[in-house]
Amino acid sequence: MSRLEAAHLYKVFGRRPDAAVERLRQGADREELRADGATAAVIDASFTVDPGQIFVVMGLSGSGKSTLLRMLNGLLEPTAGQVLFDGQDLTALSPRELREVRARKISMVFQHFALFPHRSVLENAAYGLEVQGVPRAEREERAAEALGLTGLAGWEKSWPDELSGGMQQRVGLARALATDADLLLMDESFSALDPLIRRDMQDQLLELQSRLNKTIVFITHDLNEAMRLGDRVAVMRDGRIVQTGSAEDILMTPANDYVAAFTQDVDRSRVLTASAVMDGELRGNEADCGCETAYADTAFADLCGISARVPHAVAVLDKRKQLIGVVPQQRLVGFLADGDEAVRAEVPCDGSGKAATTTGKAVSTDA
Ligand SMILES: Nc1ncnc2c1ncn2[C@@H]1O[C@H](COP(=O)(O)OP(=O)(O)OP(=O)(O)O)[C@@H](O)[C@H]1O
Repeated sequence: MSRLEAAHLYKVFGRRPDAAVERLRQGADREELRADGATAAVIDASFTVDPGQIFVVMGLSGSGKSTLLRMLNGLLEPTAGQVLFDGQDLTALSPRELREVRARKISMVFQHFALFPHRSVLENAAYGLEVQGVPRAEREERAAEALGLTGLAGWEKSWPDELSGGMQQRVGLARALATDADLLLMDESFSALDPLIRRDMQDQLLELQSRLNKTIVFITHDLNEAMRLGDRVAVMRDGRIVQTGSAEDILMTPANDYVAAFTQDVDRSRVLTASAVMDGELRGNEADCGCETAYADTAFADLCGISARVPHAVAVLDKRKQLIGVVPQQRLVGFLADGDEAVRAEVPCDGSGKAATTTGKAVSTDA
């Protein structure tokens, strides 16, 4: 069972929201509704998030990400549709039941840290537990543990303004982790940080996630961040989810021109793995000679390294060490340049200045 499911969620602000949803169902668009004084913030959003997954919602400002997130934790009531958390319909709970679920099972990490300036780092990290009514000694112990997880051991007695932005965000993360909530909702949590610190926090989140296995919904407007963090990524535009898939799916098979335009600036070398780059129809004897090989999940950068060391196309193996495809060096270069799936044939130059391109078959990959 999925941990979290959004089923045909709509949120309309302004006049006659129910009538607006009906019109949207019948094909009206956002602009038509706006003319009538209604704002369709989220339109027919459906997705599932499995336990232990990082699900990223990516979109430009105003695309509806925050509204969607606030419906997921029950802070905003959907105009239509359901939010199922462990099979329980949040939209059907009483306000008291909802508060209980929010306090115990769901944690939020915001963009602007939301720390209390007159509380110590430890007290800030313990805040979620305080709301739950956990006794002081226990909450301080759990908060100190969470601070340790986020690399802040030793800072417990400091004040928030003594910490850098990245450290303050770690306190926010520790606060979310201290509650033992299964579901973390992260709203642009790293967007206010400098690029280097931001990357550091992304690494740290991935590392923590590999140990803690939370279910995370992460909102961002940065596609590189989305691709880096997301097991699955939903791309939003004008209130609608226009594509959901793995980072590779979105990069390799964008659903429309809008997504394709977005992905142009993505650093492909950080996203692609051998399975996306290989040609599955080209199989030779590349795995038989004892040279280094790659696996389906070998990262692009590592694949380049292997390719530089072997004198022929790189063999890609599955977990049972069976050959599932090969990656000719030219193909690597092509993917880095423009993501072009076509294999540029390794044929003698004809002096025309144009690369010969095949349709993907019959390219010699022999050494
Ligand atoms: N309380 C509200 N009342 C009226 N309109 C709202 C309200 N909250 C959001 N909206 C509108 O809904 C649309 C989606 O807003 P939302 O904040 O969800 O987008 P976003 O993708 O999170 O943007 P950002 O990244 O700038 O926060 C916007 O047009 C916004 O103006």
